Amino acid sequence: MGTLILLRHGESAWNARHLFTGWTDVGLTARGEQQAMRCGELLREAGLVPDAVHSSALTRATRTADLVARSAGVRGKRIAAHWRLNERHYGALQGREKSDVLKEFGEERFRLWRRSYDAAPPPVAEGAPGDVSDDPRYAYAPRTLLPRTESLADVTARLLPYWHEAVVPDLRAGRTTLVVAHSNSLRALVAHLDRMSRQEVPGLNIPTAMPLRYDLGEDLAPLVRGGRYLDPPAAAAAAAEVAAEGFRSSRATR
Ligand SMILES: O=C(O)[C@H](O)COP(=O)(O)O
Repeated sequence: MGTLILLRHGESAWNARHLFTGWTDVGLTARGEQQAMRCGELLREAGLVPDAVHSSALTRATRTADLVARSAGVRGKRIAAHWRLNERHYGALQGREKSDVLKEFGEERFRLWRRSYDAAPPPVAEGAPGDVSDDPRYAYAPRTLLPRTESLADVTARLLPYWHEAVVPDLRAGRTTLVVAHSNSLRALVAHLDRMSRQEVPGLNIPTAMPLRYDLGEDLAPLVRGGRYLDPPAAAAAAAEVAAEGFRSSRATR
């Protein structure tokens, strides 16, 4: 089995402003680009230069994948980009500041929408900004599957076919396989790999730009539950910051 590396993209323009992003296609900040380059160096130093690279279809992930591949020294490999690895569609929350949503709807609802397994935020209306069903970038996806909001359970259901059909074959072929995705598409994958209970899922936070290594058995069960971050103290600090989003206003901190 090849080694699996999971990576959330570098800081995006909307991460920096603490806005719910979802399928909104924003770019990386200069800091996010540097973080991506540093991830490539970390992978090279750890002897984990990817043989295969999979990314979501969103620019912040494809750009991260490209920068990581270049700085790790990956040569001539195509980056496979697919909508099934996209961030959770955050419905009507997309574009709103996290602390404003917390204030308006209260802590219980905010936590449910953000971190529970089953709850989905209110959907965007048909034809409203955020409805991607007529977006030519997703013309290859079945129209009925394109979401207007999603729970983590919904993300899991649309992500797993890609995992089994595209990523697992690379791992079974012995390839070091990098998957560049998002806070919630990676939460869905980690929760699946680690066979997390519903009670464990809300406590799972994935920091930006911290490579997470998984070595899997033939049955695809992790040899170490939770995987191993290449830089564990930095990853723990960054995950705590992600968990606190919304509870600290971006205007106060930046
Ligand atoms: O889409 C977003 O808003 C962020 O990428 C991730 O959000 P979350 O960590 O608040 O779920």
